[in-house]
Amino acid sequence: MRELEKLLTNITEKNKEYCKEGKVASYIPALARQKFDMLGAVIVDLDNNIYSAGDVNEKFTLQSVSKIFTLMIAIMDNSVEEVFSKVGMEPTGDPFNSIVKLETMNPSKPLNPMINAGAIAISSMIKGKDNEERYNRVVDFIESVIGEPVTLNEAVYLSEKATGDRNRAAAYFMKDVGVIEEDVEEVLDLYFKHCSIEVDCIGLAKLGAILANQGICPTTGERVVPKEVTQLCKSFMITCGMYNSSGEFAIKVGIPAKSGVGGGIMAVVPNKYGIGVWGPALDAKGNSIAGIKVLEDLSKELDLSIF
Ligand SMILES: NC(=O)CC[C@H](N)C(=O)O
Repeated sequence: MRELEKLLTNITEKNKEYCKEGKVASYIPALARQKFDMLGAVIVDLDNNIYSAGDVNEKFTLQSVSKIFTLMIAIMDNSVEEVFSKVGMEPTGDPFNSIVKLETMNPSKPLNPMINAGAIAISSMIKGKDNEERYNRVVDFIESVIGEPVTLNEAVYLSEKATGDRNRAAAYFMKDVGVIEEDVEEVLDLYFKHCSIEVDCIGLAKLGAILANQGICPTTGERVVPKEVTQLCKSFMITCGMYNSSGEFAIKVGIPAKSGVGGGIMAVVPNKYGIGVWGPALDAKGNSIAGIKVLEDLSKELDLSIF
């Protein structure tokens, strides 16, 4: 077995026991049906070599990892200036779904595009003649990198749409203060949908690899996003990608990463690797409990911290 795959397998097997210490997300009822004791990890290097370990063929919803791709698209559709006239660039120290700082910010805007409120505002800036076209643009972007079709997890999408009242509250507030200019329910629908796109660990690692490769897709050799946009995304991943665990994660792992409550973490080692990890059992802050352990060990073993 190749050395890197052997290491990844050992690390994944060793950390699987941490799944027991976490819980699958249940505030989106359909996510509560996931099995908790699953763990997969994939590394893709810039020559498109794939190293896999554990449950790598299982599909899971992107959830908040999708916030990176919608941010990229919104910036490419508008401009950095326009996007950040509506959304801030600072970490919050609050949970991902918190709305507490929305009203107190002056001017009133969500603190960053990685928290739910910020990502909903970002969704409102994706261009398209209707929601179907906007959603398809997000899907096309992801498929062009992964190289195969992705599907919507309809049950998760409908479940969040039916229960996502805190996100709804944030969105209506943002409409009132002019951060969102579009129809609120349409914007939320797009947000719930892009959170419910399904990938596996291999797809997640390939998506990370475009960030590691400064915007060029290692599979096709094509530039999919400008270098500056990937730099901006990686900065957000380090400062806010793991929500109110971002500081600890930066210290212990030191790799830009974005988590989602589906259990996925997309990590990026600049100029080296895209990494996709999935373990649906989450810690109290909504990050994959065993997934973090895998990244911590990988970073130590391979000296991957960017700092
Ligand atoms: N942290 C997450 O993955 C949150 C995404 C989820 N769709 C929500 O809005 O709550």
